[in-house]
Amino acid sequence: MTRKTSAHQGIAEVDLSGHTPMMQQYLQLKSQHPDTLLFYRMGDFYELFYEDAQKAARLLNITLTQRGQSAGQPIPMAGVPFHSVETYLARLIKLGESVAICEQVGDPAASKGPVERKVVRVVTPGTLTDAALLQDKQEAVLLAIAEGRGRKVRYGLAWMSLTQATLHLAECEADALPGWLERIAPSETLFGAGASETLETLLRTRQQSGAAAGALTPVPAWQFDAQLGRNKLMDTLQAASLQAWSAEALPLAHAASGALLHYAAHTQGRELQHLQRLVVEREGDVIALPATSRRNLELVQTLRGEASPTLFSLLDTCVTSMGSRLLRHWLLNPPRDRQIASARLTHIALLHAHDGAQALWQHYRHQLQGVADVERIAARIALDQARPRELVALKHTLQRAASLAKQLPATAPQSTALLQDGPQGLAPLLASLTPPDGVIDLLDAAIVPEPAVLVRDGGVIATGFDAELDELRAIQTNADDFLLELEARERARTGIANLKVQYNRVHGFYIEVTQGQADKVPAEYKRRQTLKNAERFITPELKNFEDKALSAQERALAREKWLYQQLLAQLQPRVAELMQIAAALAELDALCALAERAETLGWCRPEFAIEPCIDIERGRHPVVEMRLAETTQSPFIANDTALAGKRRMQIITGPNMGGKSTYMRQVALIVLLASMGSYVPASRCRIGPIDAIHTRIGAADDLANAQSTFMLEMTEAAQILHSATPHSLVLMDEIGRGTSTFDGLALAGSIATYLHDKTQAFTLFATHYFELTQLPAQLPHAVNMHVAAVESANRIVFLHELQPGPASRSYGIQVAKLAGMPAALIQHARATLERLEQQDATQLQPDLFSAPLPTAGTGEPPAPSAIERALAELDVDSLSPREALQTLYALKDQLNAD
Ligand SMILES: Nc1ncnc2c1ncn2[C@@H]1O[C@H](COP(=O)(O)OP(=O)(O)OP(=O)(O)O)[C@@H](O)[C@H]1O
Repeated sequence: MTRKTSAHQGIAEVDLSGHTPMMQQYLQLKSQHPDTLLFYRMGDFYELFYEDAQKAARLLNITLTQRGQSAGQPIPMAGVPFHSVETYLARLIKLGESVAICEQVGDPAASKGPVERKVVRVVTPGTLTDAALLQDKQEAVLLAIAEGRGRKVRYGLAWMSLTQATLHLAECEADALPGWLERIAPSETLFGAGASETLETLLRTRQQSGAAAGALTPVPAWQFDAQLGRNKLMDTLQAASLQAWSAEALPLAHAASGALLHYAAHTQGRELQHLQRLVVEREGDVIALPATSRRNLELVQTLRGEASPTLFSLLDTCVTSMGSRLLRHWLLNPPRDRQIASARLTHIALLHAHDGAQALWQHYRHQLQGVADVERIAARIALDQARPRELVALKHTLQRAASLAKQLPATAPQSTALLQDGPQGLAPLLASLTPPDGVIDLLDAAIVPEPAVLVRDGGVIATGFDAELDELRAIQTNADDFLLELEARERARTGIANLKVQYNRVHGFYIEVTQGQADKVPAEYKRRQTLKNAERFITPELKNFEDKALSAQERALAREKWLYQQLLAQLQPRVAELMQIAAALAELDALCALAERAETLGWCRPEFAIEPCIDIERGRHPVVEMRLAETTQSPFIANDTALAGKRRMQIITGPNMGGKSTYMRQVALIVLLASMGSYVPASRCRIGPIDAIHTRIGAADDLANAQSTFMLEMTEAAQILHSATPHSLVLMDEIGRGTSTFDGLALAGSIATYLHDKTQAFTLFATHYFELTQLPAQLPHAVNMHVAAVESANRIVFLHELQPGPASRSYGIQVAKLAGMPAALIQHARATLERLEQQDATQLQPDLFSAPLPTAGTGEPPAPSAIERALAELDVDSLSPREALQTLYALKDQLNAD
């Protein structure tokens, strides 16, 4: 996945002597892209040579062949057909490879030697723009990391998706970098060749651990220059300073931007013209969702790595990919600023208004059905890569947007008021859907309704758009009449009734006569080709016509290509406006999805409080609830949660399968949903400030990292203890399970005490250690809760209801029975349990955790030992060397005697 040098680091010296002219051309191009697979266009194939061929054959499972010899050596070769290149590209990109696409750009007829070729773009994992290579619902993000070299190491980050118009900047301390990497989840990361070992190790460890770290690409260190980066940003944004975006005084982020923009331009073969906005992100902007929390809460991926059922798969009923991508972003980047969430909640409330027949969200969603991915099309226009059919789709979508912009459907009177202009109303959002002037008309006039896939096939530009093109096309149309007329004339003249005038790509125009009639042809017929049953001829008149027709066709194609380029150039200044429409469409779609979910699933609007609290009435786990509804008839049991300043910790006990994990996760999901600005699965919900959601749940063996389950458990817990604050929500599920009972119990108790006394985070602490239910007696802000279960006739019934107080017993054996353990084994276990229970349960100290946590520098030091006292009293300076030695022997004897 990692390349040793950058693809554009420099041109390696190559020895071309003895090579054929074509291989000389290839080797020269390859020397400019030493670490990238070079797809060299030859006719209908992209060919790879030498090591590239061997690598591609291995990765793509394609045949490795040989192409003659060059410089006395056979040339290994492998190729892929041009029409299916995207499938192969997609596979290589997935494997973290990059590909340089080299096209024929010269005119074969006019070239002496090999046709001129050029690398037109480089496809890398972080710079994808092709619709076919990108995932609909996910961005490919390119990140550059600049490393500061001060006494305290700091990092500058710049990242963007090339299909968007926003570049994000941030600077952070070394210990915050992993958190940023998790949040950004780049598809490709650029770092300076010669970066510190710490940075390289961090990046490579993340990659090896399978954390969605993407490809790593070292680029030359000189590209990370703050001044260069700042100038590049100002050039790209056409601004005299970065003040407007509050992006001055960020030298490290500027340095990262420099490398990022350089690399992006290199891969696209042109500068990024569609970049319009800088967003400076700061650590405290969003609620921290560490990778463990994203995984444990199954936000966008299940624990098994599947896309569904997850919170996102439940939420995402968007009808456009733009909406889905935005919704995913909202979910993974919940703002700490409650105003953003409040504004979204107000929008959702407005979308619930009915206009009689249907809710507003239904009305808008109907209109959004089938709209194109304007964001990606606009980016591709800016990069000169938009295809004809994309432009037609853009036209239809702009027409739809124009009609949406004018629609404020008749609604209930009180809602109509809310729809009017105002920061919270829907009117500004709808107004921003107004298409840029003239773009629809231009597209309508320029492109036929159903154009060919590629411009070079012709049939793209509409009749009436360009007089010259119309004229060239007329020659071709008239040609058909001429050929029919010629055929009739020649049949009459020669008396050959089945004579045909025809055309093929290889031989051009010809007159075909069957073998039996061939001796009847006039003298001026010149033989062009002999087939088994027929002869093909050309006449001076037909040759003349052929020259005219073919040149008209070629000229028409060239003209269409040129006109298409002109059209893209005309659209390019409008890209900023198109991006804004894309953003408004995405927002409307995402809001409609949240409005729909809230209504369909019976969710309520959360409230935000200034004081610390998590107050939930009848909360539910949305994904488990959905699964229960689909698979069984049993309803989901709602539970309340009441956490506040003086009640910060719940110690949750109860049987396995009782619903502890479900309850804890549901609290986290409700907090997250509220913070992103969504309604929540509860009947009432009030939430104070939250800065992070930390989870320590389950323990899958991390074999890749060679960490034991217990080590991983402790590492994750330590991270939480270090980073959680009184505004964090912490979920601890059965901590301490991975070691012996006493070790585990001691650690679990100490962790709970630390979270209560020091961290003071809102903590949900599920455990099977009964001993821990004694903690609330000593920890004033902790309470016992348990999930209820009842046993009848040796059968256990889970009530899934959270009740105050500790669980009375554990029901482990009953659960094992439910799981289908052999009856004899269950009996044996029951007998063993009884025996254990009869043994002195008091062997465990009842007040195991009653001692306060020892704190560095405070608390009573233990009394000094006799030896320590003797040493303290000794006046070393007054001793002779002999006395010193004797004293030492005496102390040692005393120690042995003790
Ligand atoms: N509130 C609820 N209403 C209905 N069913 C529930 C509820 N909570 C949990 N369940 C059901 O019980 C199953 C087990 O729940 P969960 O995994 O939360 O139990 P647990 O107490 O954490 O178990 P363990 O201690 O073994 O981890 C869930 O998969 C779900 O089907």
